[in-house]
Amino acid sequence: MRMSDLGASGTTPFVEIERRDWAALAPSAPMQLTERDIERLRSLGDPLDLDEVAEVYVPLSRLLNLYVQGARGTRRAASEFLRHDIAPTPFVIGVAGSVAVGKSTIARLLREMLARFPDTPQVELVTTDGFLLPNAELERRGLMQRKGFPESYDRRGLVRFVSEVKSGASEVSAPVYSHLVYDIVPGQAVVVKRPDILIVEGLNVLQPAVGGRLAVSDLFDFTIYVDARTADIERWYVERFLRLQRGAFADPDSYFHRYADLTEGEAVARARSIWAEINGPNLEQNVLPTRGRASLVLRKDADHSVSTVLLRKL
Ligand SMILES: Nc1ncnc2c1ncn2[C@@H]1O[C@H](COP(=O)(O)OP(=O)(O)O)[C@@H](O)[C@H]1O
Ligand SMILES: CC(C)(COP(=O)(O)O)[C@@H](O)C(=O)NCCC(=O)O
Repeated sequence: MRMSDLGASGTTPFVEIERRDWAALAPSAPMQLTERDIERLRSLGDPLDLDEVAEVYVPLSRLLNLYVQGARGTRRAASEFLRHDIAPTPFVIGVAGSVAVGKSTIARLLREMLARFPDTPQVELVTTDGFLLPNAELERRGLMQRKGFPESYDRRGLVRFVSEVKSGASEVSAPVYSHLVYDIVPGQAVVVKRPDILIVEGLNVLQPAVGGRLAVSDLFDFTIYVDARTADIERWYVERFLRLQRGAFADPDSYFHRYADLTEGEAVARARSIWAEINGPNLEQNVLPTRGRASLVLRKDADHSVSTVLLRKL
């Protein structure tokens, strides 16, 4: 297999693995997912199929399982050294990347695949949008046009949540966000009960700490950055907006219901302007700069297929 360094040899912390070489890493793994599972897991407009799962995500889930086993081995060795049993805590995986890059499909798929390994049957998934400040608070702080920017989150709450999970707490809950109503759902929570693995998915999970405090990225055991060309991501965003406009926006409860009757041209213009004002600048200023902090980067082509995997050297 050919593995080349990124850039000038020796100057990057990643090894770059082309799709063909990556796909060959798990040729004989039994494929337990069916077409129907994939339909259930993929987000609106995501073309994920069985081939993509077999060639990209089967090897990825096997690699992640090795890292989980590695962490358990380290814990056992440290326990022997200390002559004191260190209690196991969930292995925490962060999944980062732009709005509309397809993080949620990947996170849901990994959850399903990792739970099929006999040593990690309990896998939970939490998305960081639950830690967005409620709209009323965003309005008070003048941040309604900054949704998804680091300052639009209850960052302390998110760090507290992951810290508690990583401390081995038996039950930790997180708030829930609704894309439909575009706000936090009062009174609703997801409860995480000491799983084998916790996946935390969100735009900003790789952000470094501010002012010497702890960041959620300090608590991850492994992180994945989902990467693609900005022009492709913007197109995916606009295409998804059009699909939503024909579907979810028709619901009177949808925050975007007022866009339900736009012509296609008007809807494209609206989506482009939301991209230009919010999601594009956030990608450029906050999300993309964190890519180099990931343990692994999945680089997607214009059709969402992964073309290259970058894995941090050990
Ligand atoms: N306005 C909306 N109404 C309903 N669902 C939405 C809306 N915007 C995004 N979604 C859904 O929310 C999920 C997360 O989207 P997003 O944060 O853009 O991340 P990604 O595309 O990387 O998964 C996706 O499944 C998407 O289809
Ligand atoms: C909810 C989001 C901030 C994503 O949050 P995440 O789960 O990545 O923390 C984003 O999908 C969003 O709604 N952005 C605001 C601009 C827009 O409507 O596209």
